[in-house]
Amino acid sequence: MSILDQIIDDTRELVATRKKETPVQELEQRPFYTDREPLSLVEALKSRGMSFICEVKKASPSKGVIREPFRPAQIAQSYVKHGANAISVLTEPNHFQGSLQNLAWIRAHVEDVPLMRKDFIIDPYQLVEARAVGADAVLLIATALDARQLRHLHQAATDLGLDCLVEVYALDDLDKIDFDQVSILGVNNRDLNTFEVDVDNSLRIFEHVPRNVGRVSESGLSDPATLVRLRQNGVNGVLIGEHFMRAEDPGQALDDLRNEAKEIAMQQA
Ligand SMILES: O=P(O)(O)OC[C@@H](O)[C@@H](O)c1c[nH]c2ccccc12
Repeated sequence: MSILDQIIDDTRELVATRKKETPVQELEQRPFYTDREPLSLVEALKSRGMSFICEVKKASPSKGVIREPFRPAQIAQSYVKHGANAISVLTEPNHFQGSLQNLAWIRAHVEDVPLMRKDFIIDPYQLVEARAVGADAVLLIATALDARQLRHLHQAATDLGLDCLVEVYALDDLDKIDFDQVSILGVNNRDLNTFEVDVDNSLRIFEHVPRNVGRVSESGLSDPATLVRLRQNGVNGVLIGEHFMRAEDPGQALDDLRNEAKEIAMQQA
């Protein structure tokens, strides 16, 4: 069984348990659900230069624990201070040591930068959970869903006011996507089975994506020259976790990377 299949199986079990513990009706009464309007991830990715979606992630299946001690609110505040366009928060507990509490905690400290729930979304219940802890957007992994599920979950998210970043890995994942519906597409540079990273994978796939769709390149990014190349090829945003998580001050690392990329772009102009 592939790691993705394993995570999806675990998630299915987890969702079943959660549904029993906390019914939807209860989630719908949480203050973030009733009193807060979600921010737009789509808008956050429309800046003229490269947009940065900065990730808060303690561990991953490929790398084990990446950051210890792990202080989610402090990390997020540092990202905000240094101009992150959006923040991605891992909430998957078994393989990434994430939690919904982490997202709620970050929301309590970050008001006006969009937060994306990064998890393995397979059930509309998880979208309500996302709203209830103060998320503005969710990741939908096309590789883990069929076309019907993807369309359904995307619509349910939209109805709740949540933007979706739809993630693909391979060219044939695009067959599942209705581009009248999907406005931001992420390509994961990391093969979830072999964990190998290939940045050119995202560029190849974006060639087949309509021009009006926002493009995000995800995973394995840390080299400023690569960011410049991605931007020159029409990529609007990057999703970066590990590189920032390994830095003492993640926001400072964002600043440094952005400045190094600017410098390279200027030298080339
Ligand atoms: O830490 P990295 O290599 O910068 O990658 C971040 C992000 O792209 C990665 O965490 C990710 C991309 N898609 C996912 C789906 C599920 C879990 C995690 C991910």
